[in-house]
Amino acid sequence: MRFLVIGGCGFLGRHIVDELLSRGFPVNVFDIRSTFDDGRVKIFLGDLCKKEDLMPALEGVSAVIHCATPPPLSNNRALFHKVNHDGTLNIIACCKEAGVKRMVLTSSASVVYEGSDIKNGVETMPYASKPMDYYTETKILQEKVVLQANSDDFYTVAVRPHGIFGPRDPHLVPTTVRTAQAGKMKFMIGNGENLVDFTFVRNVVHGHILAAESLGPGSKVNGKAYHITNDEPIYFWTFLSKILVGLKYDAPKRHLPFTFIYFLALILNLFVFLLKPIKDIKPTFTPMTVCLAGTHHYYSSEAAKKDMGYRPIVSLDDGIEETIRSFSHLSKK
Ligand SMILES: NC(=O)C1=CN([C@@H]2O[C@H](COP(=O)(O)OP(=O)(O)OC[C@H]3O[C@@H](n4cnc5c(N)ncnc54)[C@H](OP(=O)(O)O)[C@@H]3O)[C@@H](O)[C@H]2O)C=CC1
Ligand SMILES: CC(C)=CCC[C@@H](C)[C@H]1CC[C@H]2C3=C(CC[C@]12C)[C@@]1(C)CCC(=O)C[C@@H]1CC3
Repeated sequence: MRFLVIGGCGFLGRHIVDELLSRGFPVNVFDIRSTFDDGRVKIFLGDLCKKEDLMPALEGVSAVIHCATPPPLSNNRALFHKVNHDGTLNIIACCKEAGVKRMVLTSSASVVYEGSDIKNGVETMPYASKPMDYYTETKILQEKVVLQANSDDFYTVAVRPHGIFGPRDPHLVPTTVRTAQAGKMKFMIGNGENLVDFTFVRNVVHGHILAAESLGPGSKVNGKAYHITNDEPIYFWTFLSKILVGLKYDAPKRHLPFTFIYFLALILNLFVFLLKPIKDIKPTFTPMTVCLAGTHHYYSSEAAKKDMGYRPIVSLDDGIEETIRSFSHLSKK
């Protein structure tokens, strides 16, 4: 079974490519930029929104894993809609024309999150009626169109990871370090006792490949969404502190009231919106990131265990240790 990994030069995508190769699968990669060179992989460069770019990459492909997205924290509404919604519709149309049989979408557990506590959330929870940012808004649209596309000759499934971390992560660890270096990590938001799922990247990869292998005629996974987690929810600020201390930065010790910081983030968000025509500011503390930092949000992966035999293959502590080692270049000097 030849795979095409759309977004295969990104953080998660590259780990998926590596694992598929190590399991002996032939792999094509499609991405808007190239970040690596491997003789075993054919890399097609282009825009997933353009049929003429995508079709050549689909030749001889049986299964597509679509994990491309604009940067989740970029807040670019037009780009999110173009890539995550319109682009995904293009992928579906191209897959059907090329005779691809299986599609795995990397969705997100955040599609049901709207800033309030979620404890052991299940896949049957409704989509967020008021998504907190444009990224989430378009991940909901994206998951809907992929699952609606499921049919007797084109099988689709959505994998919903949450808080992916690991070597080459461009979002979580680098942003945490930058925030610490800017002196903005001296305080925890809230009481520090909010449980959150952080998922080591190789567990997310394992879930994707299991999902791809489980798709097929009459399969129970066809047309469904599945949470893939480490099954070890951890206090948000304990996780961040492990990363920070591992990289020789001080862990936050004092607390700021969640409601107060959330209110400040709302005001900052308004200023960002008003100043947008003049200057594009990308604050770290948005209403979304403040809620992620101050509320419970962890999810049940029981459905993935039952329907596709998923189990995390790397523990949280081992994943944190490996991540810290891989980011030693970001350690405090
Ligand atoms: N990181 C996380 O914690 C979580 C991520 N996810 C999902 O996982 C998936 C992978 O995320 P992650 O690896 O972190 O993201 P990355 O930004 O690291 O990778 C996404 C890749 O897609 C590429 N891309 C963007 N736009 C296009 C386009 N128009 N055509 C072709 N390629 C494009 C990006 O290129 P470029 O960098 O140049 O834009 C990048 O190489 C995403 O679908 C995301 O929504 C879900 C839950 C949590
Ligand atoms: C409060 C603060 C500045 C913390 C630093 C770490 C954050 C940058 C990460 C903590 C939780 C992460 C997260 C995502 C991005 C990075 C964090 C906000 C996602 C929004 C990435 C895309 C998704 O699909 C959901 C993720 C939720 C957790």
